Amino acid sequence: MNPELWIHLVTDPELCGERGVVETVRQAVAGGVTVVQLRDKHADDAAVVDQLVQLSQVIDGRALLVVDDRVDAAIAARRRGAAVDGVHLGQSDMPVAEARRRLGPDAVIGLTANTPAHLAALRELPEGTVDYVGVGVIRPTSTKVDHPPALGVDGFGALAADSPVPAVAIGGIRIDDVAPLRKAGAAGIAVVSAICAAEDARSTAQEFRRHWTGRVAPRVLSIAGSDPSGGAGIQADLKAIAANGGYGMAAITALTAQNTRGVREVYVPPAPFLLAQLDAISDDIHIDAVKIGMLADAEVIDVVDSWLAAHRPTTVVIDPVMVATSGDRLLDPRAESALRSLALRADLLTPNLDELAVLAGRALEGWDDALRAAQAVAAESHALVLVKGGHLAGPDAPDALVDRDGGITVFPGARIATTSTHGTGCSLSAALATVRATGVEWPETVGAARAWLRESLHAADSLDVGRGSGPISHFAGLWRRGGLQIRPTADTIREEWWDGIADIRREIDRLPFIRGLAEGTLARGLFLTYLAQDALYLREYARVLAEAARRAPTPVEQAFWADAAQGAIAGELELHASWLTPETGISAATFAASPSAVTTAYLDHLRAVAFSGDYPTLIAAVLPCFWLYTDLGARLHAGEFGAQALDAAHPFASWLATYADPAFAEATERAIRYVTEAAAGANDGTRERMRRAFEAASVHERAFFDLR
Ligand SMILES: Nc1ncnc2c1ncn2[C@@H]1O[C@H](COP(=O)(O)OP(=O)(O)O)[C@@H](O)[C@H]1O
Ligand SMILES: Cc1ncc(COP(=O)(O)O)c(N)n1
Ligand SMILES: [Mg+2]
Repeated sequence: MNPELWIHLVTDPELCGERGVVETVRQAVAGGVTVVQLRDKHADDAAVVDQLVQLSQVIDGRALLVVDDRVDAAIAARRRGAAVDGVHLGQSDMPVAEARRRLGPDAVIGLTANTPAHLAALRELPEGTVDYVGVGVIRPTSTKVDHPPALGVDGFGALAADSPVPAVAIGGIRIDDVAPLRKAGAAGIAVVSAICAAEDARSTAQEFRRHWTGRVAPRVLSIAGSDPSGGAGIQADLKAIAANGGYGMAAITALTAQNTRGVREVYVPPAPFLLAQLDAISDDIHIDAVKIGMLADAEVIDVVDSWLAAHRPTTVVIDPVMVATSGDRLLDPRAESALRSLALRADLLTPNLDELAVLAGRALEGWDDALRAAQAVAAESHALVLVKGGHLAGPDAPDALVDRDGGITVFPGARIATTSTHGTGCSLSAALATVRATGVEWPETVGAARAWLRESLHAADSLDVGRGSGPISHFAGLWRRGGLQIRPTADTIREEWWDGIADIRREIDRLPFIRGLAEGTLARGLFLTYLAQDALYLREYARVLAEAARRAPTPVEQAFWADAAQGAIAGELELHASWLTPETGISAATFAASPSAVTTAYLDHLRAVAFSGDYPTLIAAVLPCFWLYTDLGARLHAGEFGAQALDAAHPFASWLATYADPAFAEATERAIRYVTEAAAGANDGTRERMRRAFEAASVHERAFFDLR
């Protein structure tokens, strides 16, 4: 049965509520939904296309994406690069044959078919026109007005038996209907409200999937070495298995004394003791999948080989660990040929490039050559080979699945900027064994395990474990989705917020005003317009800072904001004094301008948080004016914009100098510290409000600089 059709989420913008469709889909896909059908009866095509583009990114190949009714939107979204797999059509939508013609032979096309007549009509169509039918409703439901009479599980079964294509049950399905529907011949189930309206879409999706597969968690055994620092070996495997929904077990082949910097010693317990561990497990427990990692020497390999001969689980993944990331050997070189013969027992081998070279018995010249070598290894071992590109130089970290017949599926991926890659191979292979054991095809298994690994790599540095190559954050996804709140520190908040406005900062750098300022080519009139608005801004900004001083919780902070307020108003006076001189020829009228719409909008934002918000949000809102100017000042000063910006001959030198002033940089550091410390101590709601106020003020800063 095609697992791709198992669990459909049909979206409903109203039921998704405040969380929104995109976030609901993100959670549901993480929980194991296999098809996402975007259904929005009211949005126009342009909005549907936008949503498809967003959903495609969020799904990232982990589930099929289809759209209800809108064939044209599907095509338009594909043109914008979205991976839209197909459409779901009702009886009165575009005829399926026409949709097939427009979308091509590979598209997934579903059709609602609720009566024997609908199914009979299907037989008149050329084969391959419709991939599945949606049959329902199962129970009365409110998400489809005027739905046909409820079929119940038995009624569904009768129709499904009559269908020439797989039948997916839809309409009012409850969790307890799932297993009976599967028994009644359903190829999958589709739910709307049960997931959209659920508080936790992820665990609800997971629950539906569990009832569908009839499994609570696959039982996965790791046969591998121990890494006491917890990032690789069985410790990594157990975390990876758990993070991917499996029950983990571990038989230890070897003990290493290692940390994030390297392996110090290896102790291999007597081989018969490994056999005792393995027998103890298989005598009692049904094992769904096994992952094999470090095997140390030929004797260990022999034990595993003979145990597998008698107790081979359905899924066997072998990670041919030979050399650790740190360069330390984990397999006796004399055991390499024994490992090659053990490979015959594998469903999947997961060598890194060095290990592939050993398995292939030759040196590799680049990625394409590695794929050819993998084809040879796959042909010889009758196993699939996942070639891992983690050790490639350059900006990409792809993996490629090579099958016995030489077929290659490449999984592209940008390299994640981190040195915390200790145990990535161990973790990936354990995740692969686990996902596969939930009944998923290999290519989808690789997609899902990689998506999990990448999320764990993205969060790796935040674990802050060790001084070498750190471990990945195996439960990053779970933690992020609220299973457990890890309180961010002031430092991580600083990083996150600054990264969060990276796009805004890049846009500011590219503004003609900034470029002209840096190069000294800015039209004088424009600069004066800017100064006039800046003066107006500073006067109000000073009042907002004074309000921060009034509300500050400690005298030190109070003095800081009061100083800043004083600085801002002094700056305003200074602008007048230094530019309203006979030499500049600027008249007082220039500074008598009224605030522009942009200035007013920015000040409104600041006043809104200052006079109706809380203190933490207020100081978050005033921060961009410190931080963005200090950053710009420093980079102009360092010549990053390619100009001698602070050269005395530069027409705006004296003005620019104020922003490269060390005292200003110091004030900015303190402001950042007060804000991020307040954020670290705040509850989630306040912290989020702070972040939004910070981001909004940054957007206003950009608009402020956008003078042409
Ligand atoms: N910096 C990175 N960014 C993204 N993926 C990575 C990175 N480093 C490793 N990977 C991924 O981690 C997995 C392990 O790969 P690799 O490092 O080649 O193997 P090993 O850990 O066994 O030496 C692969 O899926 C690889 O693509
Ligand atoms: C016990 C043990 N097993 C395997 C590895 C390899 O780790 P990686 O996944 O980084 O290749 C390791 N460092 N320690
Ligand atoms: Mg490895």
